[in-house]
Amino acid sequence: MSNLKVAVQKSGRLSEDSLKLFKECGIKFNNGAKKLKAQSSNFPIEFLFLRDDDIPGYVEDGIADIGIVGQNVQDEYQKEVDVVKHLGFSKCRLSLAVPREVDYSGIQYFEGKNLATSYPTILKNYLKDQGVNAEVHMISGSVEIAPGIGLAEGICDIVSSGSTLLSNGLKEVETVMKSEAVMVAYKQMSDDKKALLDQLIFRINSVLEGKNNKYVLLNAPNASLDRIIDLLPGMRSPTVLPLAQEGWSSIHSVINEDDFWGNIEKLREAGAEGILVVPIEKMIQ
Ligand SMILES: Nc1ncnc2c1ncn2[C@@H]1O[C@H](COP(=O)(O)OP(=O)(O)OP(=O)(O)O)[C@@H](O)[C@H]1O
Ligand SMILES: O=P(O)(O)OC[C@H]1O[C@H](OP(=O)(O)OP(=O)(O)O)[C@H](O)[C@@H]1O
Ligand SMILES: [Mg+2]
Repeated sequence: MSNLKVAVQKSGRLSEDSLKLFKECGIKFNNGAKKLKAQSSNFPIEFLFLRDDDIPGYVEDGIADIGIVGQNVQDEYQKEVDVVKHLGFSKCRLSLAVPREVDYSGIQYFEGKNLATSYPTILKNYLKDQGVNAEVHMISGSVEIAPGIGLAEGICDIVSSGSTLLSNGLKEVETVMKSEAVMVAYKQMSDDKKALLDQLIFRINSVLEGKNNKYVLLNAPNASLDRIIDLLPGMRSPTVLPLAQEGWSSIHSVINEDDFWGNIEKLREAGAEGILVVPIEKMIQ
């Protein structure tokens, strides 16, 4: 029987959320300390715990059937794999930064300058598109130290909160790309494995859809029902149940979280009260 081999980062920024996603999909496994392989007990999946930089290559060669990496790592190594799902976690950007005191006037500032990065391919392509000639030096970590030790005049590295740049006396000046975790897949997967991947993606979609939506319960006078139903159309239509108090109903529906905040004032104006918003664990349309 087929067993889907999944490459996930051993330890780092992607590890926890990658494993959490499989657990939320109902896939059980025991990743004891220092174990570099783990078999699920209830789904034909085997986990391989690897350095994230190696994952696209393993998936290109079919050593792993699928893997989870940052879009930035996939774009840097440009391996022949299919990006099958954007996963919505490990959101960050790859940015150019310079010492805080630099009077930055625009991308031409970098003409003829030295830049340090762990993402030389992405950076060189970006500079070429911008028509800038600069010297790109590859360093594999602690990139933010480079300007302070005279190694480079600017850097291109991952930024999320910006606190690492701030602590190292740097400021972000250009966004080169936005990134999030993606699932990549081997291009020549067997039909059996493709069927397993489809099952897995179905589960992932139901988990991600659940996270993006909320279950809303509220009370409203019957005279407001039509307006409130318009504001909360739900999956097919909302559930409307009579309250014990004459002339009032309870309305249950599902709404995208952003739409909920956008509509909250309108719901209250329409007479809604006692509004409860409840998380959804899985959602299948
Ligand atoms: N501060 C951050 N916030 C959000 N996502 C991040 C952050 N830093 C990195 N990432 C994302 O997580 C991925 C892994 O980052 P991490 O720092 O764990 O990599 P690493 O040090 O290269 O790990 P490894 O030891 O596996 O090679 C990055 O490629 C990026 O997509
Ligand atoms: O904008 P911030 O929120 O400060 O995040 C950015 C930092 O996060 C990552 O490093 P990480 O902390 O994962 O350590 P690493 O250098 O060991 O990969 C990245 O390489 C940046 O240095
Ligand atoms: Mg790495």
